[in-house]
Amino acid sequence: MSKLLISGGSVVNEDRKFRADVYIEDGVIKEVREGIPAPEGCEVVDATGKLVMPGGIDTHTHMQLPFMGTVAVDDFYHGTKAALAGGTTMILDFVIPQKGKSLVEAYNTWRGWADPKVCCDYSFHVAVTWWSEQVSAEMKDLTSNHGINSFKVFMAYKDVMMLRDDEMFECFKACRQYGAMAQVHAENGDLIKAQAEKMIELGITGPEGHEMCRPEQVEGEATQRAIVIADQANCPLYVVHVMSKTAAKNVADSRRKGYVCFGEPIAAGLGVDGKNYWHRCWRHAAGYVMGPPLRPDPSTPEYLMDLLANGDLSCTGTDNCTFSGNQKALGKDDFRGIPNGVNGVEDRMSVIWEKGVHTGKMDACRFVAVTSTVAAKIFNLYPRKGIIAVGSDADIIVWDPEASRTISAKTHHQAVDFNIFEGQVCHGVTDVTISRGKVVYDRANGGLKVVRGSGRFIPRQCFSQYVYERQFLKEKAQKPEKVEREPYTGPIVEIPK
Ligand SMILES: C[C@@H](CNC(N)=O)C(=O)O
Ligand SMILES: [Zn+2]
Ligand SMILES: [Zn+2]
Ligand SMILES: [Zn+2]
Repeated sequence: MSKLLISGGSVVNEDRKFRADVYIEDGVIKEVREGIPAPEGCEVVDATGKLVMPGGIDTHTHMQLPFMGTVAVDDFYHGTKAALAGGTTMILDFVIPQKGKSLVEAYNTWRGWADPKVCCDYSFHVAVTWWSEQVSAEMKDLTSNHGINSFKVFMAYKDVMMLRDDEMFECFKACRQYGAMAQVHAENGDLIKAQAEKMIELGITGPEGHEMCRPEQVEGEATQRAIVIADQANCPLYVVHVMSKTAAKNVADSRRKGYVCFGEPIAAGLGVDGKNYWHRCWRHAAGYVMGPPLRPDPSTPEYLMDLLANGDLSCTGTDNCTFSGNQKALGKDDFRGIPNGVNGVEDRMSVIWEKGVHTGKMDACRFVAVTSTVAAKIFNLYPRKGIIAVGSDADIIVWDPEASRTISAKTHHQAVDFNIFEGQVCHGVTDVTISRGKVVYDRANGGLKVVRGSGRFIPRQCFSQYVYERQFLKEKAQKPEKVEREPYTGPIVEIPK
């Protein structure tokens, strides 16, 4: 039996911060109170003066994704050990079947990639890149038999992953039927394709063309369209990688109107802006290329952080999908060839602490909510994950709010040779990371101590209470009713034959 005691710290959950020790046996939290004595043979982590928080849950990663002619360089091993070094103890990655291919076969392929490599617990969303009765049947199989409760639809990547509005409506109705969370990549793919061609015709082949062909109104319009289509399907909606003020406003407004809608800003959009696309060094500018793009409006990161702090936006991921400089160079003559994606999985927690807590926009409890607890509730992992409580998994971080670190590709644990936060100094550093009850990272004593393949796939049930309780109440209260009236017997216009 493995025993671990975290002593002397202040436990921070989404609801309160309080002085307590945490005692763990075989990866499960057994006691949370002050003054727990260390039993015989127990490992002790000294958390005096530090914060003891639920490990981060990254809601959005793409480890070793085959994409745009190459493969994301951070695989399930490098990506998850970097996550642990940064205080994230679970990732939610994506199975992305090719258009026309089986979702279940893709799920099995991705399981084969991840299971032997992950160093922390993980789960999957599944992308719906085409539509047919077969797809609906496979969604039912995945939700009933494979622990999947979330599906992502792409409104961008025309001809590759994009669904039309009518297909998206059918998919959202299926998500509602199965009790799944519908996710959307909200950009107008038709406009992107046409406007990108226009950029190339104008001779604009650099990364600046990537943003100019899909300005934030192209993201905002698709976000609003997805919100309406999901509501018409009585389906809760989760908007992934909210990258702009326009899209964020649409999510916030829908929530204020009572829609069951969640917005996910990511570390990149919270930490940097899109001015980098105009950098004179091509390799630097290309390093920031992702979809939807980072926005050149320099007030965007703070705007998104304000909405995250106040609850208009819900939880955070990274969309970690990394390509090194030589891979990005596939698009050196045409930005449409630059593999889309950036880093974030190692730096999300520190970036959000620096920009959110250190600036006074949110307290430590809200930090725990937006980096762990809300994600656990939305994706039906709570209270197994996302809280420090008796019976919960021992995925825990000892956090030093006063320490700071300088982010750099020279020192990060990721495989990618570029870091979009290069040079940023962040308060809020992981001292110790505990995954499945074991110390897997100790900043002051040797760093990472991970075991490849030690993480487990975590299956999730559908009909998350946090999401569907309100959906059911809303449907009951707003059910369309027929008007009982006498049949019409008045005159009718004659239509000439
Ligand atoms: C394909 C995937 C990663 N790439 C990206 N976001 O730029 C996504 O669109 O989320
Ligand atoms: Zn099956
Ligand atoms: Zn996306
Ligand atoms: Zn993504």
